Amino acid sequence: MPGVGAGHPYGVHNLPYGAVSYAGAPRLVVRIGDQALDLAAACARLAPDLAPLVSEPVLNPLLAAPARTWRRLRAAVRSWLTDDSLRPVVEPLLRPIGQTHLPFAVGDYVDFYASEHHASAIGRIFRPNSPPLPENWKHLPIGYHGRSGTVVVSGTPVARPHGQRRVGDAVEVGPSLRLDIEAEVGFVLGAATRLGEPVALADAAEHVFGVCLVNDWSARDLQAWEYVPLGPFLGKSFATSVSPWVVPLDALDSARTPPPARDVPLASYLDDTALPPWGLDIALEIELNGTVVSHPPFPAMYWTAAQMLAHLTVNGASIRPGDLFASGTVSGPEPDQAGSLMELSRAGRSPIELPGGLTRSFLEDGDEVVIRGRVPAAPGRPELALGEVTGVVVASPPRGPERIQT
Ligand SMILES: O=C(O)/C=C/C(=O)CC(=O)CC(=O)O
Ligand SMILES: [Ca+2]
Ligand SMILES: [Mg+2]
Repeated sequence: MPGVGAGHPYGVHNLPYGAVSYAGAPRLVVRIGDQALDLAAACARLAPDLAPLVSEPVLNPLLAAPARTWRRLRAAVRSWLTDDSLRPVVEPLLRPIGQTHLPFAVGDYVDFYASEHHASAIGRIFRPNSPPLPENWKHLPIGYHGRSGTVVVSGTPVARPHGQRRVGDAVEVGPSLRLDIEAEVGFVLGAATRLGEPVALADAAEHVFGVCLVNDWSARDLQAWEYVPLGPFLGKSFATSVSPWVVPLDALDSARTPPPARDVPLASYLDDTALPPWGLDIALEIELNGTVVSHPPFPAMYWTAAQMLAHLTVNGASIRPGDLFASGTVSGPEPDQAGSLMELSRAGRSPIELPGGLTRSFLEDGDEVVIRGRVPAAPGRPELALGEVTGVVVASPPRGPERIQT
């Protein structure tokens, strides 16, 4: 395509899916460079049998199809964009990228906890008198079911949540005073399974359609008080932001990399030693009010997406097209590689320094967070962009605070 060279991070090696609108209703598109190809219009002309899968403004009908259909559509789009003889047909279907929308109706949403660095750092903060990692951590990828209805697309303002927190010997109700972020990678699922049918590790690629970026906004004061013993609840369910582009899993083939060495023998349903690697060479970046404050490395994640999916379904739980699971906070071993402000500010003990003498431990109203992701260029591999997930914190309507003495 004109202006989109082979090295462009949104070149034909990428081709992420999204939903965009101009004046009217959203439409499903594939991004090429800084333009969007209208999928329904392109399929109507060039692959009519695929048109019903892309005629809605969400990916769910396509996600319901088997993975071989996803691959067929991707190969077709790629050929349309590279075959010079099709230019007169394809070029009129390209438009600038308009307003982006959530490109899939989210089914069930699960958040994992797959970074050893994050889990041990936050374990030390929340449970200073216990070992940093729980004893089950290296035997299974820990996760919890989140609230799919509050998954929002990048750019949606995030209202500061209200809730209960423990303050000394009292319980207070009011706006969160410790609003945080979690930089994560999300996996969008398709090709439904039936109840009682686990997804084997080796079949994970038949169900993982693609990848997006996730910001799991987290109210640490609410979380610390409520999470015992059932895990995160209202401290995380008020909003979860996702990037607008779903990058097909196949686009990440060249980003595959072995995960870290495993420290304990794994149950056979999680043992990936004989399988192609599922680690992904994705580099994240967290920007707070215009300053980059962290570089979380996804290859450092202990558990892979395939292991998370195998675990998610080992009990026979079925998956539906549009289900989403997130990796958990991506944190590396270095202080400037943490995926949350809680870690970066050491729970408020060493605030993050921003230009102009400003500091932040947790988010204030008006703060903007941008999480970016990319597969860096490597020999024989052009850079691949995953885009960004952004959000601005807005004040919640005045209420409280209320104090209850215990
Ligand atoms: O250690 C805990 O009690 C909870 C940690 C989290 O914040 C849970 C979470 O969202 C998982 C993650 O993002 O890694
Ligand atoms: Ca999380
Ligand atoms: Mg959340």
